[in-house]
Amino acid sequence: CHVCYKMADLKRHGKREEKKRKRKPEPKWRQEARQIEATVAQYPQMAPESMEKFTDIPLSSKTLQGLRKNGYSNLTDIQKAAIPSALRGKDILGAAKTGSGKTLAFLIPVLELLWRERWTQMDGLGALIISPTRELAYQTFDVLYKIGGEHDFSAGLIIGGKDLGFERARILKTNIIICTPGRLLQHMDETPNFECQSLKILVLDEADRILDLGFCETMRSIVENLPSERQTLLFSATQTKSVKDLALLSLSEPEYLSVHEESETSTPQRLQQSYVVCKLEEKISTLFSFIKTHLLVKSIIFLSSCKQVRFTYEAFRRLRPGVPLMCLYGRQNQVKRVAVYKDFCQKKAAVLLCTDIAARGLDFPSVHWVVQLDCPEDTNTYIHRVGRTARYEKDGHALLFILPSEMEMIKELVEKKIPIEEIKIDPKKLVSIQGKLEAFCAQDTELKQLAQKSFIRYLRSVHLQSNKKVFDVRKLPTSEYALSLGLSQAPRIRFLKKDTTSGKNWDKEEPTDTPETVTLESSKTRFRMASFDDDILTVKRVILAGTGSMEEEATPLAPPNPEPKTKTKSKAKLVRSLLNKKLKVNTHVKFNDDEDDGNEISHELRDSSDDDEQSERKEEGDGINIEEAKMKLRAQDKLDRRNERKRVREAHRKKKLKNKEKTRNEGEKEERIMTLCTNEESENESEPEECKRQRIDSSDESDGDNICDDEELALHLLHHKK
Ligand SMILES: Nc1ncnc2c1ncn2[C@@H]1O[C@H](COP(=O)(O)OP(=O)(O)OP(=O)(O)O)[C@@H](O)[C@H]1O
Repeated sequence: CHVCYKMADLKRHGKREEKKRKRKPEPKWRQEARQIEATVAQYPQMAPESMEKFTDIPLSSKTLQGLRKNGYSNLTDIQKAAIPSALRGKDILGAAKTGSGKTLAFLIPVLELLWRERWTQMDGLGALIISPTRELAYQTFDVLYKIGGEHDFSAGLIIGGKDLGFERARILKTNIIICTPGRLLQHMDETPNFECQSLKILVLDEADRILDLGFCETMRSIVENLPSERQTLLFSATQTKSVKDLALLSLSEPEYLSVHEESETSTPQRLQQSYVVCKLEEKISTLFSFIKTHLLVKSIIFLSSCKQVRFTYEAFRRLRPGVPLMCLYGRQNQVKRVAVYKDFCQKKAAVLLCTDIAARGLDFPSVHWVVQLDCPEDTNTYIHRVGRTARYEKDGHALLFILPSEMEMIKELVEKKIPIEEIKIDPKKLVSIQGKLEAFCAQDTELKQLAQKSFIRYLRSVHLQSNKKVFDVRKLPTSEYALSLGLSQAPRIRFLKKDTTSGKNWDKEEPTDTPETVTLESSKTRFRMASFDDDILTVKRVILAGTGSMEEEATPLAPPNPEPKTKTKSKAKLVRSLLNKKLKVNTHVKFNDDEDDGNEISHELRDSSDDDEQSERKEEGDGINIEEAKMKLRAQDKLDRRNERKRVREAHRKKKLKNKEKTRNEGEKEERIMTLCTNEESENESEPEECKRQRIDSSDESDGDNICDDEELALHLLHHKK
């Protein structure tokens, strides 16, 4: 029948269609849509307790492939806790110890979210990851590049120090931006068409740092440009819970995931931590001794300021410790910063001197030692610094140098569940580098200036610390510290003089700290001189303060008749004295890095005599000759004293001449008054007022004293008129 015919027709048609389908593969987009659907359907069943591997989490095959390729298979605690919640779209405050894998804990949800949304280049910015430092942003970008390689998203690194135009051209096509706050805001302000309204997820790595005072205002402006409908993830080893900090992010019912809160310690289990009580003036030599005895390992040394890092690096470089030395600090130029970062990553044994820019997040492989030469500002900074070692199931050691006046910090560390033990340094292994630093400073003006700046910046950093229980700049032995850096005199510390909050004069309180009274004998430490050519420290001779065994060491370095400290020199006076010394003024001192040099110190200028240059060149070739450098230093002192005497004599002579001239002028003035008085009537009539004024004015040109004379004269005349 007609109906049966139709049914048979339909059947035939259906079979034909099925055959066709079997022959033609399903389009990619449809496969992906089915995969997304199936993956998302598993989200409600995720149970962190039963998860051990990445494959236990419903993730895209692209992400799993990226993880497998890079050797990631087992989940860490924070990954177990954070990834499922983040996949479900929750806002998260994630806290876990340093080196415990927080980076993957936020990168995986970022990739998965954009994958779920089937994000393409045309969709613009989908994810924003903010890091406090360029190095950390760079590192995160590197990890994203590795594990996200199978996805088709575009990612961009937006950090300072690069051409803004270069970034501008790419930023508009970028799906995932990894950036530092300042640079991002700059693009938000200056890049036309930079649009963030499509953003789906915001991540703050080292969130407590990004939300603290330093970045707070920048973050506020950034967040104003972001859509309020978004997911937000915050991670740090020292997470903030402060409602005030978090308010600006307007989180929606955030989950606080602190996986190590119950742990006995707040630092990694396999980290051995110790501290050594060390006098300020012994720090630099002790550090050098430490480096000399750890030549085959990788160490990171933290100092308070860029200037200290630069000085220590330059000084140690000249001492050739026998291990590659590197330095990393904020004011270094960007190319150099990246080069140092990469170089240190690759080295098996090296020493990296750095500021706190390297304290957070950086994952240098196989760091054996973290040394904190300067006390961290707080326990959180301590935790991040030591976290550069003992990362992800590795061992590590941390050593904190602490001044006797900073012992309160140890108490605070213990309260924060940080297991730390005191150790003593074997005095036999200590070597003094003070003599060598003095010699370097004597022959190298740039190094001397660096030492001065380093000295000032250290004191300033202590002065600015808010924890006054730990940091008290007044307790520091400044003169001894200056000597230990190779300086014969402690530079002037203006910011302390200006500090009137206490109402006390610090200089008066600490008379022993004035440079005039300091000699090398003031250092009571029994340091040893050692040959640095040997791998193991070999004691050659002992300097005992005050024994006279090395007389030249004990010679006072300060000039015998220094000017009183309170006497300030005017600029003109300074220039005059420089000219007297026949020094080259306005010498341009050039450093490698693009750093501001501050104004605290008047530049001491190099005597550019040929002899000096020759001997310097000779020393460069043969290594440093301490005796010769000291002789040079003494000769320079002598010359300075002679010039000073000459200057004083000259000043006396000028003063005498001036006095003589004054008495002569007074005589002349009397005469002039007499003349004016007698001609008073006639002059008043014949000469207009203007001319009279002119005559008085014209005398102004002669010199300053005459102004007074003329005033006197005018008064006299008025008096006479009456
Ligand atoms: N699941 C994992 N399996 C193996 N290695 C991992 C895993 N997760 C992370 N790692 C490795 O552990 C190291 C530390 O990871 P990461 O840098 O993410 O730590 P972090 O918690 O962010 O540390 P910090 O608090 O210092 O920033 C890295 O070298 C990383 O490759």
